Amino acid sequence: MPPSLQSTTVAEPAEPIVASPAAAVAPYDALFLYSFGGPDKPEDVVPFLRNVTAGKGIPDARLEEVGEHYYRFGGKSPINEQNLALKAALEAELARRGVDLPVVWGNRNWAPYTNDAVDELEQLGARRVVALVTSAYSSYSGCRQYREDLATVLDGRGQLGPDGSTGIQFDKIRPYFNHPGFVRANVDAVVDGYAALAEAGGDGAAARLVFVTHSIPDTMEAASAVGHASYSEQHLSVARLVAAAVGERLGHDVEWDLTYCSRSGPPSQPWLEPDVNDHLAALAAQGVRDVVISPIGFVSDHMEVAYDLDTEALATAAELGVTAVRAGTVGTREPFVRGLVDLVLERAGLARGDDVAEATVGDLPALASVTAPNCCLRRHEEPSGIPALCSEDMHQ
Ligand SMILES: CC1=C(CCC(=O)O)c2cc3nc(cc4[nH]c(cc5[nH]c(cc1n2)c(C)c5CCC(=O)O)c(CCC(=O)O)c4C)C(CCC(=O)O)=C3C
Ligand SMILES: [Fe+2]
Repeated sequence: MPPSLQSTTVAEPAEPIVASPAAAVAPYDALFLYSFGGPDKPEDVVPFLRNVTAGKGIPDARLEEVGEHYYRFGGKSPINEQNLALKAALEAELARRGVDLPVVWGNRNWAPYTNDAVDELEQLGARRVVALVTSAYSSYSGCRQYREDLATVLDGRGQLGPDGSTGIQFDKIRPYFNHPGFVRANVDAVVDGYAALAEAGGDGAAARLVFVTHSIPDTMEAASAVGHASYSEQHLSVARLVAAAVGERLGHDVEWDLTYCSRSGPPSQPWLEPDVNDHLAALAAQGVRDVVISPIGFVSDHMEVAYDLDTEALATAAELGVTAVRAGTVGTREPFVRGLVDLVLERAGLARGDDVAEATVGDLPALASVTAPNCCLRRHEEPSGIPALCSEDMHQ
């Protein structure tokens, strides 16, 4: 892949002026921080993996292997604490802007579950809720699966009407990979990564910037491209922008590649490639000696980052004699958190029918927050039969 020649700068996200805090988030009564979940202790690991993989055909050998990743870290994923930190950061940013909006956290695969979050939202008396999913890019795993889970949970509570109406109405914030706050926070994290590389004795000017995201099956990639750029194209757009902005900050060209981690299906099933470890070997064979790894596909340093990158990919680099550092994820970096609150206000404006400018950076438009009916299926043209909220064919 050629080095990016794009010279677009990624500006500091603009600070919106909140004239009337209450009006700024109307019609919403609460913000639902909706995540993946992870085990808190060793006894949680197997039941968590069962929740994640129910009916997905992941080989037992892969499950045992992934279980080992968690046991190596004491049976505890860092993801839950990271979501609590993000929740606190969102609350602080909302408060700083004078916006009164409670934040409720829930997960698809572990406690507090989606159902627990809906209980809490009911206790708050919430009637209309804006959901923020902790995936920046759209695909089945990062978008539709959350919307299906929410519909299924509401159905299980007898709160999903035949016309798609729900007890509490949920709207979703659009996939935010191309929001200025997310991109800016990644640029900052990568610039810090280059500083860490220099401290480790690496040569930043010669270093390759290796972006990483979660691999998905080719079939899921194809299905992610209904009416908009695909999952991998979304990443390429962000990678190009981040590399160009980092190059400007560092004052030299930055060569980069997009790679993938954490594939899990049977070997016969094609998934997005190259795998980050294979790519490090290919780079070493070309004579690359220094690498900065940037996990642009993930929003926090959860287990896929802690194991697949910090444990496995960094060991691969060491074996190859490559000096490598792993740049941070956006986590609770200020531009990211501010950007998320901007997105909450943007979604509220859209819900009110205001004329809203949807901020983006790069060559892709803002994705819709209400998706086309068959957007992001698990497989192309194979409707699951499971209703998914926040879609044009549903009530909202
Ligand atoms: C695109 C994507 C993201 C990125 C977007 C985002 O960040 O949300 C993501 C995030 C995550 N994936 C996670 C964990 C797992 N994902 C699995 C399995 C799978 N992920 C897939 C895709 C994605 N996953 C897919 C296509 C599968 C195959 C099964 C299926 O078709 O659904 C499995 C099963 C075992 C295995 O196969 O590895 C586990 C344990 C955790 C929690 C980490 C922690 O505990 O800290 C997080 C945040
Ligand atoms: Fe995953």
